[in-house]
Amino acid sequence: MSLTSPRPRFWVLVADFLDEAAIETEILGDLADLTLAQAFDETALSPYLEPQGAGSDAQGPDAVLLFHDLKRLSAASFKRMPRCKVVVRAGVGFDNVDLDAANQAGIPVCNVPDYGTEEVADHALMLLLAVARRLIDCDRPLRQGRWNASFVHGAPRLRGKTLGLVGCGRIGTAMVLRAKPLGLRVMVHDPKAVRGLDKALGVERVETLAELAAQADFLSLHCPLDSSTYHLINHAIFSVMKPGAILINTARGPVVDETALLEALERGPLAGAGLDVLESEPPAAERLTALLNHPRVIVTPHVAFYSVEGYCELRHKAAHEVRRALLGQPLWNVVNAPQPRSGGELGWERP
Ligand SMILES: NC(=O)C1=CN([C@@H]2O[C@H](COP(=O)(O)OP(=O)(O)OC[C@H]3O[C@@H](n4cnc5c(N)ncnc54)[C@H](O)[C@@H]3O)[C@@H](O)[C@H]2O)C=CC1
Ligand SMILES: O=C(O)C(=O)COP(=O)(O)O
Repeated sequence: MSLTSPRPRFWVLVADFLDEAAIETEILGDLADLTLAQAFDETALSPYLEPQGAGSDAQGPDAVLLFHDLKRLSAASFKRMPRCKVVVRAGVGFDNVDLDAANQAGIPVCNVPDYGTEEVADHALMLLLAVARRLIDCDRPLRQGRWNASFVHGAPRLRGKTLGLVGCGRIGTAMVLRAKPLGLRVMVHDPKAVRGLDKALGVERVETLAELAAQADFLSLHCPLDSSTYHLINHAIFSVMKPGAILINTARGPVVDETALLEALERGPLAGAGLDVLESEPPAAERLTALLNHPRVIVTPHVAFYSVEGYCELRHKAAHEVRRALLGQPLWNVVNAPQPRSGGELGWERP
């Protein structure tokens, strides 16, 4: 750094209900001041976009580090951060960020695509096994003192059954690797998958979701939530599924039409479901009760990604992406196409 042009301190807004930002401070503290913004929505976020500290102007933060708690980051916020160099979503799914608004504002949005791939696949497989093997059916009565082996009756043999994967990216691929040793036949539907991935993985690829749904004994979702996947699993898809099929969703709640799901559980064809994600999180009490009233529905509160190591890796990787942006270095995981903007330079002399 030039002696005549001291580097200004940056300002990073960390939007989450984190108790502390020790990891983020360790990685960014020499460059930036961090503000923790505990906000579920943009109304609550708004005061945090005001000038922070003595001498600061109304240009907003230099970077935003966003976890899952903020439900939406849209044009209203992007317009208030003209000097923002990056928005980093500390997570895989970036469906809570309005990419069009970010593009228009000329702000790159990055995610962290590779911190919890195995954890999510482990969790999806765990849900599948737990529903198929009637874990809750067997466990709940025992806690009430009822020892009765008949609760497992109806559980299917896994070997030879068909697992249908909707989406065969990182997590879908990790599912393939877990499913094959169990003797499951794996079919995938992924319109955007690399041609030949099915051959490399030794799985069958089908062109349409309906075809996959009709053949799957277990259907597991591993696609992102976007305008094309909202309610992808709906009445029409349930209507072609096999009687006794099981649905696993660790992707995003709104990929499934939950009203249709409840009907498919009550009237068939579904025998059960394992859900880590719901249309609304946290769900309304009556919706959760309706789901849990079914003996073969298991719900976990959006935790599939978590492991001690994975969560730590996530926060490190997210903070390092912010650091790269502040230093004007190439970003690793940009998920949008920001329009060029004038005056986007760093504003200080590079070392
Ligand atoms: N429950 C949890 O804790 C977590 C959930 N997730 C969710 O899992 C999703 C998948 O994660 P990754 O596998 O890492 O992402 P990825 O980007 O590696 O793979 C997603 C795959 O879905 C495919 N796809 C897109 N649209 C599709 C459609 N209409 N039908 C079928 N396939 C489609 C894509 O071509 C891609 O191959 C994320 O987008 C995120 O929403 C991710 C991490 C943790
Ligand atoms: O990384 C992801 O996409 C996840 O779903 C992890 O959970 P989150 O969205 O951060 O609550």
